[in-house]
Amino acid sequence: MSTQASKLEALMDAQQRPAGATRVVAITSGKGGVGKSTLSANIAYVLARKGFKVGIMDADIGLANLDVMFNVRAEKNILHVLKAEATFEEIILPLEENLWLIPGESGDEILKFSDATIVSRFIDEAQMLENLDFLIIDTGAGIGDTIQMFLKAADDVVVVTIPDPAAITDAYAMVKVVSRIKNDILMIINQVKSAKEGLKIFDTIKKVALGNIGDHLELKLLGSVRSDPYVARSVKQRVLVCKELSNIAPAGDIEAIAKALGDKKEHKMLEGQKESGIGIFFKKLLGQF
Ligand SMILES: Nc1ncnc2c1ncn2[C@@H]1O[C@H](COP(=O)(O)OP(=O)(O)OP(=O)(O)O)[C@@H](O)[C@H]1O
Repeated sequence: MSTQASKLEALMDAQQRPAGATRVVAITSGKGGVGKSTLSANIAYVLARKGFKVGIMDADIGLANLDVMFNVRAEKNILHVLKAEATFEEIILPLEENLWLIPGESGDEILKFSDATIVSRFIDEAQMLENLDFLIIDTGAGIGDTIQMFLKAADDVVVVTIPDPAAITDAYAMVKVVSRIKNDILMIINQVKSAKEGLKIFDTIKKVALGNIGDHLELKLLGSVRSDPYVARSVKQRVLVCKELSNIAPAGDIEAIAKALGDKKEHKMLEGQKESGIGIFFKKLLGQF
């Protein structure tokens, strides 16, 4: 059996879980270039290393695509599955133990497919993904309609920003838009000098948000990630910071963020709360729910 096939079996043969066990986490930002893809890839890697089954999907076809970041070549993507030109089994790329890349497309292209028959066949196809514990989605930046569809369909929305004033303004605008569709929003402040700086920036955003948006909003800091030139170098060299440079400060910060996400999922399970799961996620995304 080929390695690709055996690694996919590891996903499909996972104890048949009830539908709805997958937590879908959308990682987004108001402004581009703040580290969304870097954080998505590393958080997914750490969760997988902790033993969760993790899928990572790119809905942001920018410069640093996830396939480039993971140094794999995606021949076909989710659009081919929507067009019935490929199956999920054919497009999914095993990356590491417990970690699979689901090559995406620009969100606009994906959302063109809302026909009920197509969606229903696609959801059947997506069945094998129900065995994932997490689906991490790297969305595009900005408050466009397509990105909002992804955020609405996800269980968790994480807004990433950096200390730059323009990025903070855009992150706030993003939080305001997301607050119309979600009461809970998580934030990561990336490229900070210290955790203290991250907390200060978050407090400023939170104060303005609570004053202008209202108390229904639960805005929480998922964590801050310190800046380190090795992170940018690692992206160029196509290595994951949390795998190859685990002793640098940002790697530790990302570990803490992944742990918080893992703990959150386990708490929800203990409380008996179901995630929405892959089927419902795609139905919501494609306008069928
Ligand atoms: N903590 C950090 N310290 C230093 N550099 C970082 C850090 N996080 C990200 N970077 C660098 O910032 C740049 C932008 O990161 P990335 O491509 O992940 O951003 P993005 O938000 O996904 O961008 P886009 O909107 O273009 O998709 C990259 O060169 C990356 O290596």
